[in-house]
Amino acid sequence: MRRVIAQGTFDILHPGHVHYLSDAASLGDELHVIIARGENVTHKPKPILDDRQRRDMVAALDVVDEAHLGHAEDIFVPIENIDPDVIVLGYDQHHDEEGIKAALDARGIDCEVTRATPREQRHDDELLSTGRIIDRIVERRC
Ligand SMILES: Cc1cc2nc3c(=O)[nH]c(=O)nc-3n(C[C@H](O)[C@H](O)[C@H](O)COP(=O)(O)O)c2cc1C
Ligand SMILES: Nc1ncnc2c1ncn2[C@@H]1O[C@H](COP(=O)(O)OP(=O)(O)OP(=O)(O)O)[C@@H](O)[C@H]1O
Repeated sequence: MRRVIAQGTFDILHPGHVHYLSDAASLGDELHVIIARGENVTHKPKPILDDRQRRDMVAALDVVDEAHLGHAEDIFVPIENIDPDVIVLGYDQHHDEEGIKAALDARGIDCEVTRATPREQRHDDELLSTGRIIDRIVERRC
């Protein structure tokens, strides 16, 4: 049984998220997704939807076996509990593969770190970014 971890904010789901999670799922037998806590999202505007709603929506996707709310202080705690064979970073995530691998080694966690592919737009006007969906809502409804 090869366990895979994917992670992210997943605020307002779109086809790019489904692509990332499907890509990650294809690398193993069981996909676990860690949902970032709103309090830890500091590199962009805070999510619109709360932690539990984002976790529940990801858990409802077919490709996902389990969705876990992230740890508030130590991102390596859920990883230790899940004990994955591979962690898949999103194609555009700011985390650096080597840095995460070194931190995992330091904690005695033996797993690969790899990166997913991007999903290209399939039709004009397809929105593959939560930020762009929010911009569109503001433009059309405010
Ligand atoms: C391997 C890994 C594990 C993570 N675990 C957690 C966690 O337990 N709790 C949390 O709040 N954020 C966690 N994060 C952080 C977020 O998932 C994510 O990096 C960031 O906050 C949002 O990224 P996004 O812009 O791609 O959605 C983790 C990140 C990585 C790379
Ligand atoms: N178009 C896409 N193709 C592949 N993966 C994607 C795509 N969009 C998002 N992802 C992945 O989904 C995960 C969660 O993404 P996140 O919640 O930051 O959504 P986002 O739409 O990129 O957000 P924002 O637009 O606010 O930056 C990340 O790993 C990201 O790389």
